[in-house]
Amino acid sequence: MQIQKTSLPGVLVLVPRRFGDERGFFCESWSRKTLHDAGLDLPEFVQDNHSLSAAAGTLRGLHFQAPPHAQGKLVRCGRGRLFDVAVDIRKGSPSYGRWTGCELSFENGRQLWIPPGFLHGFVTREPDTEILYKCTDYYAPDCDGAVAWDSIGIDWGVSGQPILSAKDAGAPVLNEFDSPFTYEGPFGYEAGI
Ligand SMILES: Cc1cn([C@H]2C[C@H](O)[C@@H](COP(=O)(O)OP(=O)(O)O[C@H]3O[C@H](C)C(=O)[C@H](O)[C@H]3O)O2)c(=O)[nH]c1=O
Repeated sequence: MQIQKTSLPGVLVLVPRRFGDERGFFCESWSRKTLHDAGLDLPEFVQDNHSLSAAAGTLRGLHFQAPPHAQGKLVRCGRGRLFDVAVDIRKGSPSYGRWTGCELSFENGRQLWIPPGFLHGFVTREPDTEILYKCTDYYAPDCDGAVAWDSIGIDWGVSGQPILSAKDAGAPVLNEFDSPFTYEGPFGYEAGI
């Protein structure tokens, strides 16, 4: 398992080992023990999500769930290719409003860990792209929120208007958004990475 820091403190790239042979490959996509042995103890995951986006240029985000149902997410791409983005929205954080992105694909096997207190979104770079992600809390529609994808200066790598849901097309811009999250200091797990 490779664990890499990103430009955004708390957000990590994980790359599980693939065992290739003439049939293809085998990979343990998630193992609490493997991460613990590598010095990384993430919160417990309680729900797995899976979505398919038929068209390239489909953008889902930027989403969050507010406390008491804030979600950490461990994201990977099961088919196709996407650009995954996290944004720190913890009030008082030294990196408030800053973003980081990473291309996740079936080919590269990368995963992105996005802690609670961060927005999550992605744009697909191929048709029929599937995303799978583990969440640290259950879906809580009353706590569901969004911030406009184009209000943070993210370089999504798309030309023109992406495909958006009505919810995402109508999300508030970051400057008019009152975040429900407050910075509580650095994440403990960063020290061991
Ligand atoms: C998120 C979620 C949704 N749903 C239902 C609610 C809707 O009827 C339908 C589609 O939901 P939504 O349009 O919010 O799906 P996405 O636009 O893919 O949103 C997700 O994509 C971004 C990138 C995320 O990180 C979040 O997990 C989530 O916000 O699935 C559920 O039943 N359970 C769930 O956990």
